[in-house]
Amino acid sequence: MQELAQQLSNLAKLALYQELETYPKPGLVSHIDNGSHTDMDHAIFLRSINALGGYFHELVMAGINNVSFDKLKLLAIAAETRMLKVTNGINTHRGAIFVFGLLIPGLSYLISRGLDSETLSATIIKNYSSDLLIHKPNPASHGSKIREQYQLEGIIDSACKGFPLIFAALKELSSYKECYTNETYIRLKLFFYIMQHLDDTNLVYRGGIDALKYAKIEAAQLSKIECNKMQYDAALSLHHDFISKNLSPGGSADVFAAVVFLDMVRQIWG
Ligand SMILES: CC(C)(COP(=O)(O)OP(=O)(O)OC[C@H]1O[C@@H](n2cnc3c(N)ncnc32)[C@H](O[C@H]2O[C@H](COP(=O)(O)OP(=O)(O)OP(=O)(O)O)[C@@H](O)[C@H]2O)[C@@H]1O)[C@@H](O)C(=O)NCCC(=O)NCCS
Ligand SMILES: Nc1ncnc2[nH]cnc12
Repeated sequence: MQELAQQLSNLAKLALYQELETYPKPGLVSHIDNGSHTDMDHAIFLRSINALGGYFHELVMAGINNVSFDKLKLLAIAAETRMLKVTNGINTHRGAIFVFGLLIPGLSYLISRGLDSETLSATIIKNYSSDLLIHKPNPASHGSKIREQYQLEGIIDSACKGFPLIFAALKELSSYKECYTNETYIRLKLFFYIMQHLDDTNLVYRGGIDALKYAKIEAAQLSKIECNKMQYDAALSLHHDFISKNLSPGGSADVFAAVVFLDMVRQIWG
């Protein structure tokens, strides 16, 4: 079981790393530039990813032992504290800590019992939705304020439903892989699919509800481009546009990493 923990933890870190290295994602940090961020850079993200390895390992063991939601919450809060320590207080992966905090225990619960990992979404609903329904985030968080103001579906609501967008995006990714071979093209297409469908509170916090609408329209257009070069050029132009408007879809980045993770898991465990 320690081997499973090591494998899944490594894949989770790799997925976060692949998200970071995918370029050009609009307004986001990568190995090329800091996007719309003045307080984060590539090195901070690498430190944050490394600091999360132990958490991912703990999550696998937690799923194997089917621990309670309250215990998962304590692991996530401790991981967030470690993240904030290595980033000097910057929120690099709060969304990822939450999303992986449910996906990994759900997965290790299934894999360790020889059950079908295709039932992950249903397992998350079965194991955690009653606790998620009464889980209260910090009312002063950016996300909480935005959700209340605009009545948007948030990260907890989507977890309650078993992360439907993550599994829809995973299906999309399979179809892209059947049709296309260029890795950058496939990753950007996946990113824009997610951005088109996610109510990303980071975008609303920085640019109001119109920024979210604008981002979704742009993403829908980019996701339709069939030519590698044209897609890359349009993505680069949107990246610069987001920088000029100080926009950043941080939530989409975390969801993207989760889909990349599940895709790698699927290649190993089916
Ligand atoms: C439930 C919690 C995750 C709290 O959520 P809440 O929304 O209330 O808190 P926020 O502080 O707003 O953080 C939520 C982060 O989630 C990402 N996100 C946003 N929208 C979505 C979405 N629709 N679906 C999925 N994920 C979403 C987003 O994180 C990413 O962006 C961050 C970079 O943001 P940045 O632009 O820097 O923004 P800020 O730092 O906020 O401010 P400025 O710089 O703009 O000034 C980066 O971190 C990405 O990760 C949101 O930031 C949760 O905290 C909670 O309850 N935790 C309990 C423990 C737990 O996790 N348990 C899990 C297992 S039980
Ligand atoms: N690459 C990235 N840039 C900015 N915020 C993020 N949150 C998660 N990944 C991110």
